[in-house]
Amino acid sequence: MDASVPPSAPEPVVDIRGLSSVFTTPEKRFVVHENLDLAVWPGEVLSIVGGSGTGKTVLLRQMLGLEQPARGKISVLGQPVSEIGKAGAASRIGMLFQHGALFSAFSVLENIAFPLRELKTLPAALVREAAMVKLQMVGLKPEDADKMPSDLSGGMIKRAALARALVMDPPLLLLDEPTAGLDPESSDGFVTLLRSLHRDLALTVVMVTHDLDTLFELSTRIAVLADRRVIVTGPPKEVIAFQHPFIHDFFLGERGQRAMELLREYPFAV
Ligand SMILES: Nc1ncnc2c1ncn2[C@@H]1O[C@H](COP(=O)(O)OP(=O)(O)OP(=O)(O)O)[C@@H](O)[C@H]1O
Repeated sequence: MDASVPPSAPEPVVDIRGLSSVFTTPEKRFVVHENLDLAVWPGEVLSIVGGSGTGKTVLLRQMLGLEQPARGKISVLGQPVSEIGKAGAASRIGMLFQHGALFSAFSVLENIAFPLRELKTLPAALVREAAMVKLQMVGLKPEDADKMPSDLSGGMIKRAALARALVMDPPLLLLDEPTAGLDPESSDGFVTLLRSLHRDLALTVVMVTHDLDTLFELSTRIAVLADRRVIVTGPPKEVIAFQHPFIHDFFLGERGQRAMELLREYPFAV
């Protein structure tokens, strides 16, 4: 029982029940998830951790409707993902992909505006204005608008991709390894930005990360994927205390000292 879930909990933002995911190649049939359950509650930053290949990215893609599970149900904001459709998903769910490259032939502003332009219902001036608001919201400058992706640093690319994910004001944001590939300073800046956007926009966030600093600085709850399902969910301190070989290795092995320092540093996450 996860004590961090309120007893009179509201509707979950994401509700996953009995999920099974299977990939078949000519050589083998590979079961990634089996009877997996997970609920994400409004306003939380839920981080999913798990070993390599445990299906964290697949789970995010299934929440977006980009992949269909073999069995089980996934609802987002009360509606089955299979019924939401591409346009519906874009307005409800923002996704920052791990290798979320920008379109190299488009300027920063054109990249940010892309989901709005795709709607083909809004006047160009309004689209530009909305994209400029998001560009500045992620800490880019107006003069960055006409730059091309090849002119940007890694941190600026992440910020532009985040602005694009948020351009339709989705209530739910999915982040796949948001700080991967960033130097420590850019990573700290990006985490600070994510924390303030989570608060200011009242977002619900689901994040996959291997980075302990990112994990402890942002997560209100952690879900651990192992043995093809979610073996435990809860605030960081509770999850660390759960007996499982993956948790021991991930938090209490070589990285354990750092994990304990971070727990002291970010007591709000406990
Ligand atoms: N389209 C696909 N076809 C076949 N196998 C796939 C497909 N997509 C994912 N897989 C397999 O499913 C497993 C889970 O992949 P996924 O990328 O979700 O893992 P992950 O937990 O995010 O791993 P990592 O931490 O290494 O990024 C992997 O073994 C992967 O090879």
